[in-house]
This record gives sequence, C-alpha cells and structure tokens, in this order.
Amino acid sequence: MSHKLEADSIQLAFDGRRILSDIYLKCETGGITGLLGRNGQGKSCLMKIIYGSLKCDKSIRFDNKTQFEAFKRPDLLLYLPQFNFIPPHISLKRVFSDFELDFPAFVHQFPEFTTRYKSSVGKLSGGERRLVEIYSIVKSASQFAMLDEPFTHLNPIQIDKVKDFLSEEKQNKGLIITDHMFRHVLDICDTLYVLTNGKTHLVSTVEEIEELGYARV
Ligand SMILES: Nc1ncnc2c1ncn2[C@@H]1O[C@H](COP(=O)(O)OP(=O)(O)OP(=O)(O)O)[C@@H](O)[C@H]1O
Repeated sequence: MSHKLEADSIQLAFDGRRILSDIYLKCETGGITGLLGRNGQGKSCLMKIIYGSLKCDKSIRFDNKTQFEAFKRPDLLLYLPQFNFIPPHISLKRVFSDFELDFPAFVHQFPEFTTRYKSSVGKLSGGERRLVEIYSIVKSASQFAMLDEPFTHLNPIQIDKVKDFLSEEKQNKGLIITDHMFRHVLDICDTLYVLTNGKTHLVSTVEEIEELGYARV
C-alpha cells in the first residue's frame, strides 16, 4: 500500500518578514522528492514545519490526515537536520542498537568502518559522522524520511554509495531531499520542486531550474 505526505498552504513569517507564502509539496512512498532553492529561501524552515519542530497554523497531512507534531511519530517520519544530531559521546555500537540497524550490513557497504564499532561518533571525521547519521535515518523503519543537505561533507565515493542506497530504500519509503549539490539531487529524484520567493514550483524540465534562478544547468 502506498502512502502520501503533503505540505499544503504553509505560511511562515519572522518579525513580519514573509518566508513562506504559497507552499504545496507532495511526497509518495516509492519516490524521492527533491527540494531546491537559493540560500535563505526557507527549505530548512519548511522541513522543520513538516517535522513539527517549527510551529505553523497550517499543518501537514499523511494520507489526508492532519499531523501537527510528526516528530512524535517516528514510524511516519524521520528527519536528518542540517547539523549533526547524534551526540559525540555516543558509540557506533549504541547508534546501531538504538536505531535497530545491522552493523555488518553497514560495513559491507562501507568497509572503512570495520574497526570503528566501539568508537564514539565524535571521534569520526566530519564526513564519516554524517554518513552514520544519514544511514541511521534512511535505513530505520519509517514511512518517510527527510534529509537536509545529506551530501555536504561526503567524499565522491560516499556520495555515489549514498545515492545508491537512497534509490534502494525508496522502494520502502518516501524521501524528501534538499541539497545544493543539486546534480546529485536531480540524478535520484522522481519529483522536483524549486522554492523561490516563498512559493514552491513543481519543475518538470532542467531548464526550469535555470528559469527560476536557482542554477545554471
Ligand atoms: N528562528 C529564526 N528567526 C528569524 N529568522 C529565521 C529563523 N530561522 C530562519 N530564519 C530566516 O528564514 C529564512 C529561511 O531560512 P532557511 O534556513 O529555511 O533557509 P534555507 O533555504 O534552508 O537556506 P540554506 O540553503 O542557506 O540552508 C532565512 O532568511 C533565515 O535567516
């Protein structure tokens, strides 16, 4: 059975400055929804609203049912924020246990972690730490996962492997991704929105990305 997440008519302003005014975004299980936009357009704010950590009058819907605080429903939605969210003193062993993930399967894809099972996350490099966080969010059981800048800090080989497991994992869930390494987003997404001047634009050709002023393609 497929599932649907929708953010509809979201509005957001800070101190009278309008950030989001005309938002519609849909993600369905079995697909990857990309979200692009120049700095400060409100991509992270929109993700926080979807997650429920940033308050907004309008809500999001899962399968047409309103859900204000999705962060209370990890079975529905998991979220990779832009910043590191796993405390540095936590060991990989503990991360894999808490997220109920299989360390040997992870090491099979990323053999560089073979000897790091007992290391704390804070002792990993920035890219390694990010990789563990991405893997934890994407591989855990949930209907949807939302990733804010997953590719930043990863090396090109890791990026390719992450793209591979995102494309595999979308068989089981819906994924929403924003990243300024937009060509990687284009490679894997099934649906793409560009956020500009508070409005989401559903984009069907790469030329539209340029017309909307996001990037030269
Ligand atoms: N708590 C806050 N108080 C006031 N303004 C805020 C707050 N959080 C975000 N903003 C502003 O809202 C706007 C959108 O921020 P947001 O982080 O969502 O942008 P973004 O599209 O994710 O940008 P980037 O691509 O640079 O990460 C920015 O102008 C930012 O300064």
